[in-house]
Amino acid sequence: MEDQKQILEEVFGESSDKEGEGEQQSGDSFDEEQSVNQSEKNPIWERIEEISGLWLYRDFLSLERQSSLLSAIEKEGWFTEASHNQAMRFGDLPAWAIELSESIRKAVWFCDISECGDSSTCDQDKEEVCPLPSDLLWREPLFDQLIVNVYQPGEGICGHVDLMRFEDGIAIVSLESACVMHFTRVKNETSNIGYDGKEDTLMVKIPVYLTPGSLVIMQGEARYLWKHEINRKPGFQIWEGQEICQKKRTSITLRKLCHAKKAKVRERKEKFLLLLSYVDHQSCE
Ligand SMILES: O=C(O)CCC(=O)C(=O)O
Ligand SMILES: [Fe+2]
Repeated sequence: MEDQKQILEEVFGESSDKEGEGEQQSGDSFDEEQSVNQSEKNPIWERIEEISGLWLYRDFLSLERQSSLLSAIEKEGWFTEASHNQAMRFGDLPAWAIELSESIRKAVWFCDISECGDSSTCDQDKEEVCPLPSDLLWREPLFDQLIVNVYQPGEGICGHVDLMRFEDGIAIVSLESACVMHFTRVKNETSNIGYDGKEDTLMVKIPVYLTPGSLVIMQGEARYLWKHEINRKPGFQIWEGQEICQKKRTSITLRKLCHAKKAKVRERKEKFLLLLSYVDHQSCE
């Protein structure tokens, strides 16, 4: 445990247990104090049992952190026109997104400790044990592609598996309106059965309730063998028997480009690639 504490301090700096030493953090930037949600030291991750590799951390972001993120996004000026509802960025991410990535890394790392207790006996690379295996958790950068989606009430995203040009280990942070994301198994290309060999599981929709400030990690089966979708048409956003009252929803998706594609992108674009486009959310059928 001592070793782990030392590694933690090397990676993330000294723990902020030393409250009351008179050090005041100031300014409207993402300072350390602000970024440390109380639960960050003891994150409560939920493993979605039906889907291997799907993890949810409901209280990932404090209310303050959620509003700071929304202001940072607003300051980017990506959504000044009503017709803009999606922004993508590749390569070097804005400071707030890098900070968010590091918070994700930290939350996963703390999960390792709380789940395992003793790192010498714990197989951290099992999908059932922690949200990201160590090869993904310690890659650099953790993420180099960002999408911010803004959905008006009634808008969602059709069922899809994220493109193969992205590595395993995808994070989604939810802001503003809560919603239900549904997961369905990917169909095997040659037959009408799911990858688990069962036909009936194709029909099964697993609902996951995404509250503002929550973090989802998709890894392994959840990333490759399940489609995810958000249908915000009337009648689809039901949680615990109640229709969710919809407001505007913002989400931040963080991914890492696969190496070859990354090189290609770098070739084509010298530094940043910022795409601003209007996406017809949920016009898939
Ligand atoms: O908005 C979301 O929560 C999901 C976004 C998503 O699935 C994507 O950008 O690929
Ligand atoms: Fe996606």
